Amino acid sequence: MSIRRLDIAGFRNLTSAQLQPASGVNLIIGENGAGKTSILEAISVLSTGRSFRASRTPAIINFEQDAYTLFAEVFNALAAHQQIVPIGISRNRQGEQQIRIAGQQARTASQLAELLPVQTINSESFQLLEGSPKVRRQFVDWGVFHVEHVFFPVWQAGQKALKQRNKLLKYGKMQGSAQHDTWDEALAGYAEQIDLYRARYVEMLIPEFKSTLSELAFSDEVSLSYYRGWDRTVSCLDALRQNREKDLALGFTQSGPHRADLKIRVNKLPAVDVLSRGQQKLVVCALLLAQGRLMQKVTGKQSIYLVDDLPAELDSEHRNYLCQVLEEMQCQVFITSVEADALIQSWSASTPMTVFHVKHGELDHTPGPAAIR
Ligand SMILES: Nc1ncnc2c1ncn2[C@@H]1O[C@H](COP(=O)(O)OP(=O)(O)OP(=O)(O)O)[C@@H](O)[C@H]1O
Repeated sequence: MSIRRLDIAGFRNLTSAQLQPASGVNLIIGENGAGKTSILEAISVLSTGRSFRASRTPAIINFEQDAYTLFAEVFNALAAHQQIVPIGISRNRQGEQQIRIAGQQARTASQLAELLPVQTINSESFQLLEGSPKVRRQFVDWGVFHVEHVFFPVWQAGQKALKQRNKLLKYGKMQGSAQHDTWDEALAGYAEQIDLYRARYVEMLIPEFKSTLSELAFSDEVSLSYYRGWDRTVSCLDALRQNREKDLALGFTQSGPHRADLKIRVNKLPAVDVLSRGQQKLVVCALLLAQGRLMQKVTGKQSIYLVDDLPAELDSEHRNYLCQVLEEMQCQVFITSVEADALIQSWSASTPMTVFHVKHGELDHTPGPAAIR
């Protein structure tokens, strides 16, 4: 998958910007506050329907405008027909949203995600190590979503069952053990399936992660282990039954796939407590790159990588290793930086590259965007 054309309107300080990105590396260069991250953010919104840095739409819509509109032509090398798929998303200040894929109205952002898998490496990515289990569950689920097509409907049904069970618990509406049994069985049925997909995925991810980490010249042993969200010696149904009184007292479900986690450890300790900031960045990069590699192996689909401020926390040697891994994956990459020179040297001459200069929300078209190689 790669973006052949990107139009951004009314998004942050980008009132109107058009890009024709290279299939390989796209460097987005500009001073602080120029609009570099906003370009990455726009691509991320096109992929997920959500921003990676704002929870509220008004923050994203240009202050002077009523709506933002994002449009892209996505090249899908795997499609037998219609290899270029136009996609678009717009949202106004009233919160009304429109998503279009290949000329048709789409109902959910998950349809965008399937077509445009995007991984973001930025300061938020550290949350994979220092954030709550929810962040790591989302990370695992992103991977499972892209390699197991049947996962998403099961996950959605599991979420719905959990929500309803919690609602009954919270408002004291669980009427007797027969109703409790019904909800336990419903949730446990989905839970076992979700667990199976996640466990199988993490098993495939571990070797990919280890080899990526060593390619990034990271020598310490980092272990990944999957915790499914309830005691591994019992079924989910038994765990729900065992916790029934506690759940009733607390008003929410304590065990289940919504408590799953991916434990990331060094010397049996949480990696975040042991590693330096630069080492943490390498581990986070290895996780995100490993996911892209695994998806490529299993489905043939390539992820697009958004890297905000690549030089941050990485010395030049490790930066070069990261670029080498991305180069070998032959995927499309968008990288922001305040200056271009050091970054250009990190890629081999054969990699297709375009440099975009951004200034006050405007893309410099003199001479760029130009393929400099
Ligand atoms: N809704 C909005 N409308 C207009 N401008 C906005 C809006 N939201 C943010 N901005 C401005 O857009 C600019 C672009 O921010 P962005 O984060 O993309 O810059 P950047 O080039 O990545 O900077 P840095 O190098 O400092 O990270 C900032 O000056 C910010 O104040």
